[in-house]
Amino acid sequence: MKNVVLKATGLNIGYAVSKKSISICQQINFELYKGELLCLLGRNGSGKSTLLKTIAKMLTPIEGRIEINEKSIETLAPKELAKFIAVVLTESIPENSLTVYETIALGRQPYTNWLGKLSKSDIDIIENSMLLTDTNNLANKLIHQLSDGQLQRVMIARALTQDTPIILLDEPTSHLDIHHKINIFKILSKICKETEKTVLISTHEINLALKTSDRLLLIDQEKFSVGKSTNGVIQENLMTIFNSDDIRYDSHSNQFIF
Ligand SMILES: Nc1ncnc2c1ncn2[C@@H]1O[C@H](COP(=O)(O)OP(=O)(O)OP(=O)(O)O)[C@@H](O)[C@H]1O
Repeated sequence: MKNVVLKATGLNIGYAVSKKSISICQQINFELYKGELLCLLGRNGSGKSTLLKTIAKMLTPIEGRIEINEKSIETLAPKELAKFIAVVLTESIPENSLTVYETIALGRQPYTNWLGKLSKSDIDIIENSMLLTDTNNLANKLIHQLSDGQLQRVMIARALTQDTPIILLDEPTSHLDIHHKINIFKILSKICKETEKTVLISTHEINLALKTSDRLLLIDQEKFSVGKSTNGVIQENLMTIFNSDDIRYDSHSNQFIF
């Protein structure tokens, strides 16, 4: 039996504009299982960031419920939620004047006392996160001295250091070259296998997502679906969302051909 780490039921996501609710996508239902890598796919403006921010409780759903361990996230205080979900957003660039080590260590904040003093087990978790993300050789560099690819790895290390069962990442490979994109997907895949964390990534890298993810979440104009890329309904939805004169989904090779 699958071990459910998060469940969303009857979600309607969107924004309040001039006191009116504007819905971006409705009837969103899904479960996330322990240790799986999931990719959230959809065209520009389809609602990927909105969904991730709703799961992270940075936005309130218009309707519906998100549960962790059968508890609604509504009832969890920010510090409590930070023990279940770590979030890596593209816009959350860390403090420039900190070193890589200090930045990654910040992931322990939900657990450290008010002085922020690190225990031996905190240090072990930090070192293990640096090992998994290959950031040890960057430890003493300042954040502003990093390349985009190095910074992405540091942000993933910080999320890992938070030691949560779930990690959400919003477009973690934007601005990276193909080698670094593949490297980030490899690292995330390794994290799922070695730590049994559940990793949910929003991405435009559809072929990398098809190749590496356990399941896909597809979001498109008020329509949401979830399943394996070998599932017939998911394949149909992939075609509906992305096929055009320039690009076509080939179910035989399970990839998009340009
Ligand atoms: N603060 C906001 N207030 C109102 N509408 C918003 C707000 N932020 C985003 N939107 C709208 O919500 C819709 C979904 O945006 P979102 O950023 O979730 O899409 P996305 O799938 O992440 O897009 P992209 O692939 O371009 O990053 C868009 O139509 C966007 O204009």
